[in-house]
This record gives sequence, C-alpha cells and structure tokens, in this order.
Amino acid sequence: MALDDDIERVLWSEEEISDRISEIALEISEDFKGSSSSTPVLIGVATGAFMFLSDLAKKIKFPVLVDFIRAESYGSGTQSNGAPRISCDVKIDIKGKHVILVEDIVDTGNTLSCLISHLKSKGACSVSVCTLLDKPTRRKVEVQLVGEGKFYKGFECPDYFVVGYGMDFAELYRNLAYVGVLKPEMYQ
Ligand SMILES: O=P(O)(O)OC[C@H]1O[C@H](OP(=O)(O)OP(=O)(O)O)[C@H](O)[C@@H]1O
Ligand code: HPA
Ligand SMILES: [Mg+2]
Repeated sequence: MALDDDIERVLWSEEEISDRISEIALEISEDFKGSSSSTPVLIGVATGAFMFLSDLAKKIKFPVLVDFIRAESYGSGTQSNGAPRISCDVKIDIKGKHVILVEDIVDTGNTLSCLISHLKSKGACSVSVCTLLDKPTRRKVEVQLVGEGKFYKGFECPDYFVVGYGMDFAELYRNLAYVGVLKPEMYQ
C-alpha cells in the first residue's frame, strides 16, 4: 500500500517547503554574518526535525556545527503529556556558543521550553529557534529565547494534527516529503 493513500489533504507540498526553507536559510545567513566569535550550532530536536535540519543546513551559507537532542512527550498518541523528558543530550560543548534549535513543529511549547532552559543552563550565549511549523493557537507555555536569540518559522499551522516531513503519528509517516493531514480513520 502506498504511503500517500492514508493522506486526506496536503497542507504544504515538497516544493513549497523547499522554497520557504531557502528564504529562512537566507535570513539566518544574514543574521549570523557578523558573529565571527564562535561557530553557531544547529541542534535538531530528534526525531521530528531530522528532515528539516538536513535541508536547512545545506542552504545556510556559513560553517555550522550540527548536533541532536531528544525530548519526548507525545508517546504514540496525538496529545502531549506536558512533561518532556530529555532522553538524549547534545554531544558538543555549547558553552559560550550561539545555538539554533531546529524543530519540525512548535505546538504546546512544552518541548521547546524544556530544551531552551536546558541549553541555557549549559551556558549557550544565545538560543534561537527555527521551526518549520508553528501552531500558536495551541500554545500552553511561552517560548522564551536566550540572549539575542530569534524565532524563525516556516509556516503557521492550523489546529490539525499533521504528519510528514519528519512528523509522525505513532512513528509512521515521517518519510513523506510533504506535510499533510491523515484521513480521520487513520487516527482511530
Ligand atoms: O510543542 P509541543 O507540544 O511540545 O510539541 C512539539 C514536539 O512534539 C513532537 O515531538 P515528539 O515529542 O512527538 O517526538 P518526535 O520528534 O520523536 O516525534 C514534535 O517533533 C516537537 O518536538
Ligand atoms: O501536529 C503534530 N503532528 C505531529 N507531531 C506533533 N507534535 C506536536 N504536534 C504535532
Ligand atoms: Mg520532536
């Protein structure tokens, strides 16, 4: 059975995502042009951000370090349990470094808040966030950046549980090249 068969509607196509990433990468490249003191670190939030991080990194026009961090709160369902757990930490020493946390989606904000506090406590001199999707209508916790950190976002996401381009439902659909909504029967 084809992966696409379970999708009811495409919200952002592969081409739309790629075009928007080019714009964000340009913005980031401009913003970090002057910060020669240390090489910025892109930290992808595993697993969801793997595809976005990879496409974004290729389009950034300065050297970056790359690492991953893992925080889990959704288990196999569609509701956050509100208490993310850092189950795998960064390998790079980020003390005094500019960090760009790369996310696939910011929903309640619980994951990011937990990660930002953690990276701040490790001595990052700034923490920015770059998320492909932002679902502000669902926010429960305000995202507080560190230092001169900025919030970059690809698209504002309506209040649907979305899949694809890294995002899963019960660990499936991450390998779709676009973002879409599943047929309702798939969520049951
Ligand atoms: O703003 P929040 O409500 O915290 O939700 C956003 C987070 O939830 C998802 O990750 P998840 O914890 O499901 O793990 P995954 O990345 O492995 O899919 C998504 O990738 C974000 O990291
Ligand atoms: O809409 C979503 N889809 C997949 N994972 C998520 N994690 C938070 N929101 C979502
Ligand atoms: Mg995630």
